[in-house]
Amino acid sequence: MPVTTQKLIQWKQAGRSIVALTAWDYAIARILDEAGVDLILVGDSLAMVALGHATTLPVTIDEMLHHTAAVRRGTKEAFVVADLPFLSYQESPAQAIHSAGRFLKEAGAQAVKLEGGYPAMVETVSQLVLAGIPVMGHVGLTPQSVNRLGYKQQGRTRDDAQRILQEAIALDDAGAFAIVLEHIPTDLAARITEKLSIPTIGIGAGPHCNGQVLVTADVLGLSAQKPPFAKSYANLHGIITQAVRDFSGEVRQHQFPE
Ligand SMILES: Nc1nc(=O)c2c([nH]1)NC[C@@H]1CN(c3ccc(C(=O)N[C@@H](CCC(=O)O)C(=O)O)cc3)CN21
Ligand SMILES: CC(C)C(=O)C(=O)O
Ligand SMILES: [Mg+2]
Repeated sequence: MPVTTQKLIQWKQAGRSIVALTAWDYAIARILDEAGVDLILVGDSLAMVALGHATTLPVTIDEMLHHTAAVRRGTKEAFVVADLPFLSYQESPAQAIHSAGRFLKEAGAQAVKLEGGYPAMVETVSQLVLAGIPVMGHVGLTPQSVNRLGYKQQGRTRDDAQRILQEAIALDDAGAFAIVLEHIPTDLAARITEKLSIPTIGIGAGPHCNGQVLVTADVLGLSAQKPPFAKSYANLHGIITQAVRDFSGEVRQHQFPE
């Protein structure tokens, strides 16, 4: 049975951890879905891991739609969330509804994720939800703000921690179905997780969240650089290199094809 927002919220109450990973194409999505991942995020990190950009900022709506449609074609059971790219939703709630609508109508996404919990973004989330679009929030380190924040851990000072907690509560009240907590201290993530009615999905936020997400390229050992909080469970870079060398050797030795 396909995953729904209602199930994700129920799982928080039941203490069942949510497993989330990113995907950027059909092949990866199919593997994640068949392996039983609960939620697949078409993260704008694909700008870096699939397109070679230095940050997530350059990726466009049309590029994200193209990748989201491919991921959706590879997914049967997992819940597919599309990351709204930089400046496709920050201008106004109307812009956000227009952009998010394209992900649902043209690419088959089941929800969108957007960054930030400041008052104008909370208003945008509430309008998206009223329009029938499920929204996943994202607070703490928000990579679309790299030019203002860098990639350092957020919520280290008492004031900053208090602000992030209030943002998370406001997003919950606005009707978000889940929230990503990125690169914040473990104890702050635990406090937020305890306060919210919706599941928290952590990345670099410690073990007390209701679920965990990582960038699949990091998990598979396929990314050029990974953050300090990511963990690799395989070395695909090495496996692919060896396969390519084996093929090259056989071609040059006239061993393939036989
Ligand atoms: N492959 C990949 N994995 C990710 O998790 C990821 C991306 N790309 N791209 C978008 C963002 C960027 N992320 C990052 C990237 C770097 C650090 C990092 O290196 N942090 C260090 C140094 C911070 C600094 O520059 O001062 C740290 O110690 O916190 C953290 C998160 C997480 N996201
Ligand atoms: C890692 C997650 C939360 C993300 O926003 C992305 O991959 O773009
Ligand atoms: Mg993202």
